[in-house]
Amino acid sequence: MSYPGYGPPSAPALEARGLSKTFGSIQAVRELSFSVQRGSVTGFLGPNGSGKSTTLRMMLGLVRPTTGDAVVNGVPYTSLAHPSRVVGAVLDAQSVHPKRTARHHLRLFTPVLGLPDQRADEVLALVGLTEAADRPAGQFSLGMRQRLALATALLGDPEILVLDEPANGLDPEGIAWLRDFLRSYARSGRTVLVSSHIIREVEQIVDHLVILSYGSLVYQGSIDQLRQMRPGHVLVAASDPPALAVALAARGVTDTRIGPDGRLVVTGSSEPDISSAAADAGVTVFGTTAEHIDLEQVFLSMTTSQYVSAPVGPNQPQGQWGGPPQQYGPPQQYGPPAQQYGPPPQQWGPPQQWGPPPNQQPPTQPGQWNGGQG
Ligand SMILES: Nc1ncnc2c1ncn2[C@@H]1O[C@H](COP(=O)(O)OP(=O)(O)OP(=O)(O)O)[C@@H](O)[C@H]1O
Repeated sequence: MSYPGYGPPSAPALEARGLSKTFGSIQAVRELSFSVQRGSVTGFLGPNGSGKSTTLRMMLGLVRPTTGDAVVNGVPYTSLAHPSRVVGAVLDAQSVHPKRTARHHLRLFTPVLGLPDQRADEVLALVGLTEAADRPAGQFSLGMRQRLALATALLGDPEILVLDEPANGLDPEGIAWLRDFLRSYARSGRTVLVSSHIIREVEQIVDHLVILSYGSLVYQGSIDQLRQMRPGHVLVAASDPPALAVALAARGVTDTRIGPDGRLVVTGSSEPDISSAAADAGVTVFGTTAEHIDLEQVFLSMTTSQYVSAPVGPNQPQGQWGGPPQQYGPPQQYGPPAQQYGPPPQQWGPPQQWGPPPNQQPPTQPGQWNGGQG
């Protein structure tokens, strides 16, 4: 596939290079470097307030970085000859006039993008909203508004999709639809960056992850690498668990312990290998249960939530029970930024501006775990 005018084809689809953003005393994003490989569906994850939206806005030229820069296909966004054909973005699925029909809403954009009006109907069909084309968006459910926002991003048939919390408000059927849609989009060689604060929401959708905590990168790499970093266990009901542990150790599997129910908990081995070791040692295996790693737990252990509520209880002065009293509760930067109020006219569809890229920093290596700093 060639990308005439879009920079070298070997370049990542999207790249953040030492991005930082400070709002007054709030450091929303800190020295953030990561890349999104072409053809991937990459999850951009972090708790509320960890800096995801700010980063996406910086990548799309809607917020000027304090330091660092971001590139699309190796070049600044402003250098793209046809930006709407390169990047389609949904940064706020709610920014639709409630009285406008879905078709009318989309037809506001088609002339701006130099597209025929019928493109509006094509993208409505792509997201399954044909039946709702003439209904006012104000009557739409949250999930339907998400689909309409996605339709808007698809207008220019872009090679890169950037979606901020697209699964928000979707029911399980909607999430399954989104998963199939985005995965087939990526199979055609295109690229998807999708943010979420809930790893379970995107676990089945993404193949790569970039995880933020307090504006800093804590992980980037494949979802499989992340699973392997915290392998699951196999619980083994055996006639002689200690003997089985010795047999496994002889095969190099040393991470074993007897669980509270007497079963042997084995980490780093497969059920067939355990059965084979047991057979060689003359130990009878009554049953095995594989316990797969819960990515939600891994995600929570890597990240620190910025918005935590104080414990609630009748007539309890703060600090006498529950969590730690002083530092508990929202940090100083809590509260919606002023910029989020009022109409967000240009937050989705093709970005309109791009800040200058002053600094460059090498990207963090794939699969890197930054130890939860930040
Ligand atoms: N325009 C702004 N002015 C001041 N502070 C801002 C502004 N935009 C974002 N912030 C602050 O920057 C921090 C990161 O916010 P951001 O919206 O990027 O996080 P997020 O990870 O997208 O959160 P969420 O999942 O809740 O959408 C927050 O503390 C937020 O209050």
